[in-house]
Amino acid sequence: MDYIKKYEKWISNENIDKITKDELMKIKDDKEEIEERFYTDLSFGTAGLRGKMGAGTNRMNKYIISMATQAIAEVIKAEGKKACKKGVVIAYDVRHKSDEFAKRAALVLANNGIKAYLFEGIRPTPELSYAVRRLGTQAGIVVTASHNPKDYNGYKVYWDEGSQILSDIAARVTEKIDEIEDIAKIKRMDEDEALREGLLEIIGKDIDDEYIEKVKELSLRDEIKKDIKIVYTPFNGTGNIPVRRVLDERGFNNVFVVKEQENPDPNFTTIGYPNPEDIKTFEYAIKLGKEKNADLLIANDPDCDRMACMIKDKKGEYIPLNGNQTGAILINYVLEALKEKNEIPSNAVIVKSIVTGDLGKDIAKSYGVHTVETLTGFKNICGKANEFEKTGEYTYLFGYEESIGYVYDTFVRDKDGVIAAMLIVEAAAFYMNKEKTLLDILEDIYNEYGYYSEDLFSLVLEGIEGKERIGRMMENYKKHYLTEIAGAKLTRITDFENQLRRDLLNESEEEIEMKKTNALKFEFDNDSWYAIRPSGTEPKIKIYIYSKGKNKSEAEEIVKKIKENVLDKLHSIK
Ligand SMILES: O=P(O)(O)OC[C@H]1O[C@H](O)[C@H](O)[C@@H](O)[C@@H]1O
Repeated sequence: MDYIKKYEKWISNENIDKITKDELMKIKDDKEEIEERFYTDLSFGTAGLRGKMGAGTNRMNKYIISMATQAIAEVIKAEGKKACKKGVVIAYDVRHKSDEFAKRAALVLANNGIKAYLFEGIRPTPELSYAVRRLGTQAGIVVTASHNPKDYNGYKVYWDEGSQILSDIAARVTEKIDEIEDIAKIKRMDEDEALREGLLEIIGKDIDDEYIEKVKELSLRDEIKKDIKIVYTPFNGTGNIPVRRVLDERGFNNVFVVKEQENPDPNFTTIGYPNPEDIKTFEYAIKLGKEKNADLLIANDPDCDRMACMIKDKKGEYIPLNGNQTGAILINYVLEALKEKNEIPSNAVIVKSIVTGDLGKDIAKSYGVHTVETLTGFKNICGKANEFEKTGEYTYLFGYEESIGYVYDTFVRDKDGVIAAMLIVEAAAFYMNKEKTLLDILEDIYNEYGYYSEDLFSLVLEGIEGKERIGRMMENYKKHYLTEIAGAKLTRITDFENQLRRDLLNESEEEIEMKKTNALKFEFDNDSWYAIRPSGTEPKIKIYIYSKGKNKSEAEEIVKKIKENVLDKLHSIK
């Protein structure tokens, strides 16, 4: 069915409400807008469903929420009565309509005879992951668009092990979605009835308390001076209460919160794009940091699964750490502390993605810890935790990605901005006692393992036009690429979509074991590499460039050269 037909079907559907129809009528002469909203259906990407809010099949709205939830209910019902009884736990963030969507999902489940546990208010995404395991539910849902701009919302789905669903369950859900005839006809149970029937239970404090205790138990060193000055911003999101509580209960009392970004604000008025990967979002934190002479600035994204930080240098300026650097510092800190206590399991493993840098891996190796790589997405990283728990092959210690996601231990099976914030504060305080900042520690790491440089950037290309152009860029790169850069030769090309790795030195080709994904990686004979992939959460093509040099300038020079070339080429592909 083409997009105009789909549009007309919504307009003429008697089950679609007037407000939605009025919104659609306003665009009746705007073919482009109709196409954007109806040319495709939202599908499960890197982290569930995500899209702009509005009427349409390619938009997040109440009908799409009902549709996805009904499909999940069908999959759970197919698992049997026990699964229905185990139920589904639902959390939501501060975005427009998140609470309404979350309640809607709960009542759709209740109508299917599936018990829904609904958090009483906003909660961090990682707490939901914990709640799935703690309550022993069959599944979990978080209504959030994580770090996307304010006009987005999303729907993350978790399965019984507490991690986000992988392609197997996503395919079953999609199959059930396709069987739904009219998404506007999906029924919900009345809220009072659901409460009376025990099919809706509101949860909160007990889970909060237990989650906070578990986070605090991850502390590696408590006998340290805790007078470090911290500026914290939750980006008007869900981190405000748990992060402050953990720090406070751990005895870190010099925590100053950015006032303008403390309370929920679905418009993220003083931040704009609430992604702490973007240094611009630290503007208010830096200002407060200077006022208070803080040692460390920390930010979480609105659903508090990401964490980024900036460190005060000797001149009093704040220097950002990227995800690879923070990951390396945390791995170094965790392994050093565990080693001292003789607590590194003999088969310990850290897990990172194919586009995460190699520094963490080198550090792990020096402690005898193995590294496993997965495709992008914390569902894949924590999927390994589930797998290793069953096979016993490894003991999962730490998972991380360059996109500022980290988790230590396995009681949370997603990236956790609360755990990450606590650990980075603890590490900074510990090294401060030794008169070192985290910047000094990073320098020590570089001196020991070699200087790593990197540049991660993306080109935003929105809408259908953007999606098609990204497709052309990827196709072009499969055929035409740099074979030499700054004297270094291309040695390997990995095409993750065709699951092939080509070795250019001995002209051989091998199949790779990972699942298919649209990504390309190019490796050179001087330890530098770059990768390109379309984002699965935002309308972007993402480029990751890494190099290792004898010193900072050598490493940076290689990255600069690759970047120039890649940018030139991408801009030339129209
Ligand atoms: O690069 P993308 O597909 O946009 O994904 C970027 C990130 O999105 C979410 O935060 C996922 O949980 C991460 O695992 C992923 O790295």
